[in-house]
Amino acid sequence: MRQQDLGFDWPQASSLAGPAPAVEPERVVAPVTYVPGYLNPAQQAALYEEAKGYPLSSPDIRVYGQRYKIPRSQAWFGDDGCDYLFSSHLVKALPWPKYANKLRHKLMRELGLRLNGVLVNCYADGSETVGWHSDDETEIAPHSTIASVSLGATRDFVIRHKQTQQKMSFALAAGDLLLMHWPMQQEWEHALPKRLKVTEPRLNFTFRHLLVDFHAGG
Ligand SMILES: O=C(O)CCC(=O)C(=O)O
Ligand SMILES: [Fe+2]
Repeated sequence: MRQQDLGFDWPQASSLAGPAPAVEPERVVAPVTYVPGYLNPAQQAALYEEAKGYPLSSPDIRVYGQRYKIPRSQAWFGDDGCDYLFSSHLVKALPWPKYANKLRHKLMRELGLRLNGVLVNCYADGSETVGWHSDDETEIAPHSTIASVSLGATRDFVIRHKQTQQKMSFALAAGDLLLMHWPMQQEWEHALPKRLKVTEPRLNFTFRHLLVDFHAGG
């Protein structure tokens, strides 16, 4: 049967050809909330001063059988029963310092979160980093939110979707808060890349909700 026999003219293939319609790849919405300037300068100063007395250390990690010091220093504070196994070290929770605890209670009160530990990271300058990872340890309470507060130098915090590799970057400045909601750790990774022009230290506090006594008795 010829086309005309159907009673109307079919477009020819050549007239269908043209520029492909511009279809944007679907963007995934990252489950984060960015709150610039969450801490005022006086609050930042009190916490920064306090942190000068924290017992920060750089534990070893093993990569393919080799030992390396992590390229930053850290301390873990938390409630009793909130020991934390990360980078294959079981770290005992140190008692809460005054201002870190005040900030924890401010976050809990204002955001309706439950938080029982904080990992403090110190990056002495832009050569210190954290590589791609998710905060998906099994002792982190399912569906909980991680609250990250930054002090000192501004650094880029980059997130990357595990499947699509879609990336977003946040220039986290002193006093900024970034909330990572469920399922951020399941679906995305994050990193703090090197920024060699940065010469000042940065501190970051990630407040977490751990399952209490997860590592007890074992
Ligand atoms: O320093 C930061 O902003 C991120 C720290 C981090 O990812 C972590 O402690 O798990
Ligand atoms: Fe992290």
